[in-house]
Amino acid sequence: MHGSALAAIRLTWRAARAGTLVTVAIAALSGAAVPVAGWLAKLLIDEVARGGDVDKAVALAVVATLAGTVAGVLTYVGSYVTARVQRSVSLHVQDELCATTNSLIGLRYFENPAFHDRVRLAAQAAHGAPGTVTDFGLEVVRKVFTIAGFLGAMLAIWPFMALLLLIAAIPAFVAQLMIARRNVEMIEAMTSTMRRQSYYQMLITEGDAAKEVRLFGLGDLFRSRMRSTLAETTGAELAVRRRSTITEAGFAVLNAAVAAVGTAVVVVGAIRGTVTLGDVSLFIAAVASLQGAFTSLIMQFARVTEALRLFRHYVDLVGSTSDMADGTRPVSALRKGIELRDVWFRYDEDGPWVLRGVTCTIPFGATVGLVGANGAGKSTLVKLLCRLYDPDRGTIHWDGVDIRELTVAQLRERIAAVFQDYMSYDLSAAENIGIGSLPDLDDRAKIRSSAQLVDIDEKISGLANGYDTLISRMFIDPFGGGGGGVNFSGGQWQRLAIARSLMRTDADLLIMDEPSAGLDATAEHRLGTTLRERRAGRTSLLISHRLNTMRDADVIVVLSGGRIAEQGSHDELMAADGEYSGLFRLQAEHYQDDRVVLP
Ligand SMILES: Nc1ncnc2c1ncn2[C@@H]1O[C@H](COP(=O)(O)OP(=O)(O)OP(=O)(O)O)[C@@H](O)[C@H]1O
Repeated sequence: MHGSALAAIRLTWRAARAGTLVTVAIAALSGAAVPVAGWLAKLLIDEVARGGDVDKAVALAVVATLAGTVAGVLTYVGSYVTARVQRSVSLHVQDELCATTNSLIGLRYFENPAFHDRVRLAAQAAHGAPGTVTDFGLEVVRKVFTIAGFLGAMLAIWPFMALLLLIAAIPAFVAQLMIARRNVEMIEAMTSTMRRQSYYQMLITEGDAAKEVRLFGLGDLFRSRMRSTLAETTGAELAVRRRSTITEAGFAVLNAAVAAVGTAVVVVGAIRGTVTLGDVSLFIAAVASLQGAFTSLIMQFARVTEALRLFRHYVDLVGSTSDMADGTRPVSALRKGIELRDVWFRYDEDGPWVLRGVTCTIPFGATVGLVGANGAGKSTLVKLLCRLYDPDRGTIHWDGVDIRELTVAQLRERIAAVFQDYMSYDLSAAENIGIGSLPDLDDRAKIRSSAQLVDIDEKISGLANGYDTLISRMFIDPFGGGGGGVNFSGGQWQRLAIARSLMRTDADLLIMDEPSAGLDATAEHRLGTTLRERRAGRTSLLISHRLNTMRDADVIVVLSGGRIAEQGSHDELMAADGEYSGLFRLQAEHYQDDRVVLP
């Protein structure tokens, strides 16, 4: 808890030093202004009651008004400065969360629901906690001045009242801490449900699912699920809120009873002439202010404990070690090849093995084709080569060095890949291609030449704003005169993805996972030629279910159930009459037609 509090304070300090200092100063001044106004009011009433000096009474009235005005103005200025500090903290937190997520080397965390719950809790807590802790700190500063200012008056008029107020505050303190604990438990328990609610909402409101939602009539189904998850979280929130309202109302009654006792005692004293009228006014103001100060401090303290319990998720997340250890050895250009030695892999500790002892070589300068049925483990192998996961057993070697020893960023710089589930970015055409090689993001000539290789240059050049056109209907195109951008067809998006990978002209390893799945026959043919040229002198791994694209691979590896079933050249595998030859013949059969005369 102390650690979390310090972390929250440090975070606020790092995010907004000057703002924090100004807020503390304003809090001290506005805290002091309240008792000053109370004392001035007492002096004024006593002056009037004893029929004293008019000038003095007027001066007191003016100063009391001024003190009230200053306190009022400080409240507004204080809330503006506090808002500024909170914005800075939010920015800082958002940035730090993104940096933490970016620093994860692999994909394991992204597939863990508990990680996503924690990210959500961390984001929520980190936005609130620093503000809550600083608010509490400021409230303490303010209230210390208020309490100090009024306590003297109370002790002078009826000291027992101070004890009474303290005793009345103890049960409120305990109850608020219990409410805070329950609230944290509720938030932690509801995070998963809240994420599901956001998911259903996204399915309904965002474009990706809109087609299927309409075709299959899923709108009402998702809407009712959204409503039931929302009802669940709202119900849990309201249950906690109900308890806290009942508790707070109970303590308000207790406070009123204590104040009534105190007022009665002092009023009797005034009637008997043991205290002045000014003392009565000061006493009443002191009781109200001290009760207000205690209640506010207790509530804020409870909010702080609540916020800090949740803030633990942020501290743990930001301070957590990465999912995989980065290597330290620099990566030099590939010279011999890549070797997989008895690689075993599964996604979950208790899940089925996806790769079961894969041993094979991707020789330098060769093109290796990887084929196999759905779920055979082809894409998994690609992810292991890019070190998005590490093998559970066995090793992968880059020119004889275990890739876990290599600096992962350098390793990835040497790989150009098109994943089977490539991304379609809501960015401009130029950016969609250029981000394949960030240093060349502004190199329009290089971007165009990548686009030309996959025959998409003409299409992009013909768009209203050429390469600057936004390829998205989600956002307003900054160059589009207030309208949205354009959308591409599936095959056109795939061409963009291939062009993106081709930006890495210096890559040693070219990986293409189903690069032509969405391409028309002409484009597939031309892509085959382009890739052949690009592959010359380079090492490549090609995955495709269209076996005709594999014919000119130097080696074809057939994966089956996570094991290598067979490997060899096309001719060797056809002669072996095994799984590959069976699949090849099956596909070839569908292309045979007596009317097609082969040259
Ligand atoms: N992120 C994941 N978490 C858990 N299991 C996964 C994950 N990705 C893939 N799998 C499982 O691993 C197995 C191999 O999947 P992989 O994507 O490597 O197959 P593939 O050979 O590329 O198939 P396809 O030809 O359909 O693309 C499948 O049974 C799949 O269910």
